[in-house]
Amino acid sequence: MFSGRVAVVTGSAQGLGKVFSGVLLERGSKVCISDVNQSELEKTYKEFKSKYAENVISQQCDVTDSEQLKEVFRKTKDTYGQLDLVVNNAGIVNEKNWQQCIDVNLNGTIRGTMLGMEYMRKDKGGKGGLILNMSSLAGIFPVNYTPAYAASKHGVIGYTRSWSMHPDVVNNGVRLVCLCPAFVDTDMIKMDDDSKFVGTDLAQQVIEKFGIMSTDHIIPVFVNAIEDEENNGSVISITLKGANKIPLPMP
Ligand SMILES: NC(=O)C1=CN([C@@H]2O[C@H](COP(=O)(O)OP(=O)(O)OC[C@H]3O[C@@H](n4cnc5c(N)ncnc54)[C@H](O)[C@@H]3O)[C@@H](O)[C@H]2O)C=CC1
Ligand SMILES: CC/C=C\CC(=O)/C=C/C=C\C=C\C=C\[C@@H](O)[C@@H](O)C/C=C\CCC(=O)O
Repeated sequence: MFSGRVAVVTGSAQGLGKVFSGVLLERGSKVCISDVNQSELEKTYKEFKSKYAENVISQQCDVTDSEQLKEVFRKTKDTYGQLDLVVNNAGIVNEKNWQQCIDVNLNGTIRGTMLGMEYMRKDKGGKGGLILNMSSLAGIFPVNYTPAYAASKHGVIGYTRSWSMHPDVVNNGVRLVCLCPAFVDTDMIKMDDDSKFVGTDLAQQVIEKFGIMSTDHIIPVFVNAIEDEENNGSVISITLKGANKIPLPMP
């Protein structure tokens, strides 16, 4: 399932993207890691390269820049000859610069999804594959201290579900899944920057309510989404209590 498969993971210099890339590499996949943060990307690349040799390549990329993202896909295909998995993981929380928040989280995911379909659809020369989009519990619930972030993550769910129901996509072997974790122990939830939240105190109360998961908590759900080839269109919440498929809301 993993051995010999080829993946692109955005925002993979640190946090969940780095963990996901490590999981794929450990299981024998080939991975193009990419991130806007060049210095952190270089460090992660060196770490992975020493363990996984030619199975890892890296390409600096800001997901808000279509040309840079196209280069990630081009380089991956040129190097490994195929593409099987795209993890649209790059994300930020920034309510002051809400435009950037939408551009990275939602538009970046749209760009990565369109490229993923272009490279993996059977009618376009691909072999089919999986597009795994990172949403959040903030894509399911309203979040009063991060309205723009919540909007971006609601958008990711709507976008992913919509393509997963398109016959041209389904019939050409591409499936799409959304992961929606609650708080995970990464830099994203650090209270280190007052542009992140509109009300750090509100954020702290909700974090206390949900608790903080280790990145290890997300790994089995990530692995299962890849292994379960029947899984298309799922939106999966992940909390300390476990993982659940969120049913489609009916009007
Ligand atoms: N940590 C958490 O509590 C949760 C995180 N998520 C989502 O998981 C994903 C990963 O987040 P974390 O690992 O927690 O955060 P993180 O802050 O540790 O890592 C995010 C990575 O994305 C990169 N990045 C930011 N802007 C970028 C851009 N324009 N282009 C390319 N890369 C960019 C950063 O440089 C960083 O390496 C995000 O989409 C986030 O919204 C979802 C639910 C909970
Ligand atoms: C939010 C930005 C910060 C970090 C990244 C991230 O995506 C984390 C999200 C984690 C959880 C967010 C949940 C928010 C929920 C609340 O705003 C409430 O409205 C939840 C209300 C009811 C929950 C029902 C229940 O208690 O089970």
